[in-house]
Amino acid sequence: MPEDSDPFAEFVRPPLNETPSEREARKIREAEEKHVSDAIDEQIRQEKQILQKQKALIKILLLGQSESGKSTTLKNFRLEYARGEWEAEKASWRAVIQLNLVRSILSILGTLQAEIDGEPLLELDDTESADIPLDGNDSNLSSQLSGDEVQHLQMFHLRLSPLHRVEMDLKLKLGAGTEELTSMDELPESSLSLGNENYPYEAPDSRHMVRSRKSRRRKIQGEEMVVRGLRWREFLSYGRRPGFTERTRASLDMQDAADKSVAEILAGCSDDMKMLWTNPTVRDILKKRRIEMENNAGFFLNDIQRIASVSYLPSDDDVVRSRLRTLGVQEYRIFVNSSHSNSGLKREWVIYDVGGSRTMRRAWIPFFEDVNAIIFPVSCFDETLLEDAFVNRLNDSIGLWKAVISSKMLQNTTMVCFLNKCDILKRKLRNGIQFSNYVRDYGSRANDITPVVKYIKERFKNIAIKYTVNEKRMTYIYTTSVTDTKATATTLRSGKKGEREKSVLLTSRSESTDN
Ligand SMILES: Nc1nc2c(ncn2[C@@H]2O[C@H](COP(=O)(O)OP(=O)(O)OP(=O)(O)O)[C@@H](O)[C@H]2O)c(=O)[nH]1
Ligand SMILES: [Mg+2]
Repeated sequence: MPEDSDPFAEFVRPPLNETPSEREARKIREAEEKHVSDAIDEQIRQEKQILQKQKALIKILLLGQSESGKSTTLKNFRLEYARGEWEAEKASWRAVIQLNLVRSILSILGTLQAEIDGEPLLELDDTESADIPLDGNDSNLSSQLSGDEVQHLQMFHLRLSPLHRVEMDLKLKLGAGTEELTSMDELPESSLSLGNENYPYEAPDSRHMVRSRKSRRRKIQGEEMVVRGLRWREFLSYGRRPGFTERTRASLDMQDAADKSVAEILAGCSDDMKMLWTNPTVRDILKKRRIEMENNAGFFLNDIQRIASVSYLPSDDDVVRSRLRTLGVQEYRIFVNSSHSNSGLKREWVIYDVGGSRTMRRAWIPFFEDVNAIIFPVSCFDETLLEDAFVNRLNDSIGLWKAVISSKMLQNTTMVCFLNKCDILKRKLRNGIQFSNYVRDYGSRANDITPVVKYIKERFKNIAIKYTVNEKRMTYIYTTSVTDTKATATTLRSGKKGEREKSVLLTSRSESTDN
């Protein structure tokens, strides 16, 4: 543009009668001004870059009740997309798996003692829950063990007594955060505020308002362990970095010695543990007391020989199946290939795993902001919450799902519901546990996996349709068993691509429903 036609030209033109020294001074001044201006431009550019990066960052929040499978879902993500970190961390799960095994054995010993002592099942006075199907005969609960059998069982107690010490050592190793959770430790909350909505606390069927047989049984079995945050892993991995003080190194050496001692005691008890688990009388007692160890978190009783060996190193599958309760919120970052290009470009995903028990749910809310997707695992229709034996797990999940779906803060967030632990669901139905005893609306429909899953899916789908305000929000419902890493990898990939065929996909309220 010719200078004359520029309306600003005369305002920026140097004075016509400028002396050489004035010109020099002006140039210096202009250079300084340009320097300041460039610095401001650079700052703006950097801020823009950060903003863009934040926009490019995919935030995923794992929500749901305790034991539903959030951390296990996270493990699947890490196994698939953060293999290096996973491998580096794998060995540190050894103590967790050893503790899972030891606690299973100790819970069996506790059950045997209850039987030897002729302790009746606590639930028997709960006549209201008498319609829960049982394989055994209720009137037959008092101990009918012969003197020889009692002696034999007591021998297990004696021979496996070193495991109490191992349990203590492992808990010590896993940090001060390891603590017992008893069913009334965490007071029930009558409501949970999720942004603008209240968590509609649903009363479960009155028949199941009584402490369920299961929850009481868990009390006999012993409580699970709790590990706070990442402390134990920080200790194990970061503790070995150079620059650590001598004092820390000394304590790590002590820890190594303790690890060795734990492994040796476990190896020494290996045969007895196996004999206990395979003993027909023990199996009969567990059956009579309706304890199915296979359905418990951290089940490793079929792997005793391998896990109780001195040289044991966890496999991928062991880590996925191990149980470590989450307290607080843990953040993980993974890099995922961009699904829409073959450029090899990776996007950063940040995944938040939260503790699911009731008192921890308030800590979820700050993480709702800017979250791209929520993965919400649901599990178990016939159990009550560990922290509140009066609340049926399915009812609790339904209430939570409603609260999450209707939260105004989450209207732009993609919702992914995992109807999880389908393997356990299948086993329970096959073993004759009647779904309709826990979910009355189910009525006289067949007690088979396909109609039961269809029913649960419909319940969650209908809630999503009814309570979604933003009609553009995507909601997916998958059936999963997230301990099956192969199948879960397929689900994660299909979810990443937004494939419809493997899930129920809801895009708007207008989608038809059966109910
Ligand atoms: N059989 C089976 N077990 C599962 C499945 N999903 C999770 N589990 C087991 O259930 C237990 C609990 O799972 P977690 O992932 O720790 O549960 P969570 O939701 O993170 O629980 P909190 O941390 O207490 O909130 C673990 O021992 C898992 O191995 C599944 O699909 N099938
Ligand atoms: Mg967890």
